[in-house]
Amino acid sequence: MREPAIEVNGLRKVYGDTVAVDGLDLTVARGEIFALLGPNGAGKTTTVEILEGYRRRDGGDVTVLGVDPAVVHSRGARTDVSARRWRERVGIVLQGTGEFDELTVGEVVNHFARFYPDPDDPASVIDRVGLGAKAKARTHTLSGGQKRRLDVALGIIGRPELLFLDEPTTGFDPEARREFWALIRDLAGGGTTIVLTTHYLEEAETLADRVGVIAAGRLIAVDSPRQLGNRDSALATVSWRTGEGVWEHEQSATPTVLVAELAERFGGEVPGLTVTRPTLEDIYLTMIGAA
Ligand SMILES: Nc1ncnc2c1ncn2[C@@H]1O[C@H](COP(=O)(O)OP(=O)(O)OP(=O)(O)O)[C@@H](O)[C@H]1O
Repeated sequence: MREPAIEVNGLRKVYGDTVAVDGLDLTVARGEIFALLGPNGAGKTTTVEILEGYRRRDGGDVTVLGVDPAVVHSRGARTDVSARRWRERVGIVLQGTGEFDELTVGEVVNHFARFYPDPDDPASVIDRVGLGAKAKARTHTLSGGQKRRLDVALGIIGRPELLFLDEPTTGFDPEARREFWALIRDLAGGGTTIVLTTHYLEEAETLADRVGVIAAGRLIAVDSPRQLGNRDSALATVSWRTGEGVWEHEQSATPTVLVAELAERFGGEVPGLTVTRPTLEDIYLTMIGAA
C-alpha cells in the first residue's frame, strides 16, 4: 500500500490549563479530499498547524509526506535542503493573508512563484481562482472574497502535493463557492491531497471523500459524508398530503414499502410526496451534542 499523506497517532497539545488536542488519531490517504469539521475551539486549527509545522506538539507521532513536521520546524532546519523540499511540497492557505500594500495581484503571484522550483504558470493560476479580471488590480482594492481567492492562488502556485485550506470559502458568494469547489476537485483530480477545515456542512458534503469530526480535541468520527453516523441507514421521513389536504409525516426504515402502499392507496400519484434522510448537518449536530 502507498504510504499515506498524513499519519497522526495520539496527538496532544496543551496551552496552560487548556487541552486543545487530546490524543487525536488520523490518517489521510494520498489523493484524498479530507474535511475536518468541529465546533469553535474544538482543536481543528491547532491540529492543522501542527501538521503544517507551524506549531509544536506536546505528544504523539505525526508524519506528513513521510516527514515529521516538528523536525522541519526545528532549529537549523531553515537552511536544511530536505526541510526546504518538504515545504515546497506542502501548500498552505491560511485565514486571510492577502494584503500586499501597493502590489498588484499579478505581481504578488509572480513573486511567490519564484520561491518554488517548479511553479505553475501565474497567469493560469490567477484565472483558475477567478481573478483574471483583477490581475492588474492592487491587492488592497480587492473585496474580502477576492482576497481569499488570492490566498488560494498563493497556496497552489508551487504545485503542492498536499494542500491545507483553513476555512477556504468564508466570505465567498454562492457562485464563487461553487467555482472554488470545482477548482479543488480539479486539483484533487490531478493527484493533490487536500485537507480542509470548514463550518459549511454543504461544502464538506460536496467536496470531501471523508470527513472527520473533532470535538474537545478528539476525533470522534471519520467516514464518508454519506455514511457518517450511519446516515445512510438512518430512518427516512416520508411526507405526503391526504385527500383533505392535511400533511402526514411518517418515519420508516422501509420507505419504499411505505411509498408503494401510499401509491396503492391513492391509486397513482401521492400528493406532495417527499422522502428525506437526515442531512449531514443533522447527523453532525447530533454527534456534537452527544459529545
Ligand atoms: N495560542 C493559544 N494560546 C492559548 N490557547 C489557545 C491558543 N490557540 C488555541 N487555543 C485554545 O485551544 C483550543 C482549540 O483551539 P483551535 O483554534 O484549535 O480550535 P478550532 O477548532 O480551530 O476553532 P475555530 O472553529 O473557532 O477556528 C481552544 O480552546 C482555544 O482557545
